[in-house]
Amino acid sequence: MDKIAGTVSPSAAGLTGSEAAARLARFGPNVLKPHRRSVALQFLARFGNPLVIVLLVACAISAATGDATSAAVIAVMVLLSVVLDFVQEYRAGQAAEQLSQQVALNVSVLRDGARAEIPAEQLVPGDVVLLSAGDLVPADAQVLLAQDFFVNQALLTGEAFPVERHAATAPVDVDRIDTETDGQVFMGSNVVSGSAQVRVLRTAKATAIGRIAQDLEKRPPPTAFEIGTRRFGLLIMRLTLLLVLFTILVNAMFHRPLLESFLFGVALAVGLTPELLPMIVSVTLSRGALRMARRQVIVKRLSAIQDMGAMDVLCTDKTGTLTEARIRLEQHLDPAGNDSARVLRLAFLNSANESGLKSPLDDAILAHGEVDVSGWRKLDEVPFDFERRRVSVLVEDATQRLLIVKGAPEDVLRVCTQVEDGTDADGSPRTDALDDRRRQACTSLLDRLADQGFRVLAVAWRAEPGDFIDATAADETTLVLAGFVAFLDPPKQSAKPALAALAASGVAVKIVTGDNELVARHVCGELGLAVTGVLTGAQIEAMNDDALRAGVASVNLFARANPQQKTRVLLALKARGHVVGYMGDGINDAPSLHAADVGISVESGVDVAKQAAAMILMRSDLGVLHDGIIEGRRTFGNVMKYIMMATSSNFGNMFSMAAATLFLPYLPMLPLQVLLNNFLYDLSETPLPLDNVDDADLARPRRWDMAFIRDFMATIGPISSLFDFLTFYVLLKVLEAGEREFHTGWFVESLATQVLVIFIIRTRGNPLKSRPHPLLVATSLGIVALAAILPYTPLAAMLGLVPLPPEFFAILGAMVAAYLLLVELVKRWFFRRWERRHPPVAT
Ligand SMILES: Nc1ncnc2c1ncn2[C@@H]1O[C@H](COP(=O)(O)OP(=O)(O)OP(=O)(O)O)[C@@H](O)[C@H]1O
Ligand SMILES: [Mg+2]
Repeated sequence: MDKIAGTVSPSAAGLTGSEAAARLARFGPNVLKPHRRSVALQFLARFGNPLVIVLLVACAISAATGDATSAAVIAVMVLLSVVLDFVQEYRAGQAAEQLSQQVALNVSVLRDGARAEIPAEQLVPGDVVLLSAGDLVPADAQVLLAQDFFVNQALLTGEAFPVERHAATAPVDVDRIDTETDGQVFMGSNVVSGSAQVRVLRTAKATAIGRIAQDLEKRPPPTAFEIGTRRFGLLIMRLTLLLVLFTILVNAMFHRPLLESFLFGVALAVGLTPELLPMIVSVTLSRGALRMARRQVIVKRLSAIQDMGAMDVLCTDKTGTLTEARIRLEQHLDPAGNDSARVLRLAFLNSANESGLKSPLDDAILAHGEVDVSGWRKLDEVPFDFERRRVSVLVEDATQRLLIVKGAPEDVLRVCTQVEDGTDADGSPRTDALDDRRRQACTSLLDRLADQGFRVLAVAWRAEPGDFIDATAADETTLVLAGFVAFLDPPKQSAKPALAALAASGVAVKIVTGDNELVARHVCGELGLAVTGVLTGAQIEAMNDDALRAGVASVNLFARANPQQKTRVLLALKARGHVVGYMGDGINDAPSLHAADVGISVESGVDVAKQAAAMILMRSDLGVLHDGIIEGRRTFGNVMKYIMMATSSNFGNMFSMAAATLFLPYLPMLPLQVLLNNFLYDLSETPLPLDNVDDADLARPRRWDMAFIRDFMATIGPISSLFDFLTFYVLLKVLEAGEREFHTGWFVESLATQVLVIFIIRTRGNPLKSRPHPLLVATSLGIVALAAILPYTPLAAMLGLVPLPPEFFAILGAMVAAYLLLVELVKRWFFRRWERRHPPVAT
């Protein structure tokens, strides 16, 4: 889509580069987001984490009570894990930041007397900015020159209809903000039509929107995934609290040393907390974003990747997303269906003179070829909007002044009362009343054209008196229908296979278009998409939200939908429990892009659409959509592995630990050992974001499911505990272990089972057939080996570990093998039962 920029010739000189740099230093960058903290501060902020604080308190208490070893070990562990976590997350953040820079908003400004494209972030007060239809207003500014310049200020005023803004006539008071006054435009609005030259008054936080909102990019409602992680966190927190209170109570009852019991409780809490979760999430997401960038998909909002994996319905508009948007004008017909050069000339006059965002239809008319419009002059226009679906221009030549209206046939015919019927000898049109018979004839002509796949616009006009100068939408009445222009808009090469791939992956595609039903049906036919039901904008309008929610399920084609209706369809689908994506490129798609779980736009889309979208396709190949979905499911899969580990094996271990305090005469493990155990376990899991995900897990939409996590926890967790108790028995009765042997034995066993079970849990299928990432294998085996040799190293004394008899290792090996086997068997049973009870729903 071309923007007509520069229609307003530069008059004001812009700033010089050096002046702009000086002002940038003084006013700061033009962003609403609070500026990122320095690296050092970001690092220090980690120590504000409650878990870290608890550990530091434990460290301080140990030190104060003379237990220097414990204090030192805790301190080292805290530091190591904070550093590890920080480095990974920081790198992930940097990578994501760099990617989103690629789609940062650019603006045209005058600098050093010439036109330049600069990032909107670098705008400073005093800059002269050139605006045209489709642009976002990048800062608060005074209008210097304007030509049919209409802006939508809905974000600021809630007013949905565009308002016209003229050049300011009086000097503007920089400190007074009034969005109602003419002569000014405000950050966060967008240009609907026309063009203007404006001078920046205020940037960043000083703007009207900056004062009311901390963040212009309205924080989208939390995604299903975010809600899921939050609920998961709460579940774990409750369990932790219960378990810790229980152990402290038991220890108090048995009159055990208070300090040690407290430290033990702390260690348990630390062991239970899935502290790696934020790191695992951000690293998987940023890796996903990088992989998608390689396929030319830029992710602006990282969490959208997960939504993409969970998405089961994709709504999309038609032109430019499913079709090439390289539209050709094929026919220009009078109302009787005969070829007419006059219709083409009128359409051309309208397209050439309208200053809104050029639609591909206008481009096609202008590209059609030689039309002589010399001698015509534009006087005014009524810009296009998606409610009227018409655009009018007021033009004149030496003999006449005409309001030429072009738009969707239904919407133009409605305001016509007459129809052209041939021409007189002098070439002027004869007109006749548009009676029922003639209307009927027009409708059947239109149906015939639509059936053949033609998109059609109607062209009409009205003669105006010589003093008529100010046209408004109210003047679009009693028009004379001149005829129709018909276009072909072939579907994208990549669209058909892409839609098939989406369907095969469990994503239903629905078309939500502003275009006519018959034309949309034709495109569906060409794309191999069977239409299962249709709703038109008028029908949607007549339904309340409940009716719409019931109605959208079987419908996959929504025609003649305006922007609000598009959004209502989307919200109705969301209300049915679907995770809904929306793909579109126009101003009319922006609200839906914002309301969707994943908004997807394309490089060629308008700024407003790109701003509202969470993801941008840099290449017009729809195949990458499917890649993105798979990427989303992969990140989800790896995060889920961590969660399943945390809730089953890890939780089982901590549970046995608490239970053991009931019958052991001493603590089951020293607090220090519990902490070390947990730290080593965490280390073994750090490569999880790299892990491969089974194809079976990539085949369906994946979404957060608390019931699944709870059931999985309740099934696998107890097996871990069962084996822990078996270990206790073997240690105490078979090996007749003392306190230190018991600690050591259990330290090694619990770490081995807890770490190695990842190879079972990471796949729903046979672990031998699903290949883990080599690094995950290395860390897991390495950590288990380390745990086994720790008791023989010089560190052993410090950690309270003692060498174990060789029989222990024989028994340990057998127990670990039996444990893994049992978990595998129970896992298979669990998934068989789960899938029987929760069959994948058809979309
Ligand atoms: N420049 C224009 N001049 C006249 N009429 C227009 C123009 N642009 C759009 N229309 C009319 O408005 C209707 C809706 O616009 P548009 O096709 O852009 O909506 P959409 O929802 O984005 O549809 P699509 O799925 O085709 O992208 C068009 O079908 C056409 O009839
Ligand atoms: Mg469109």
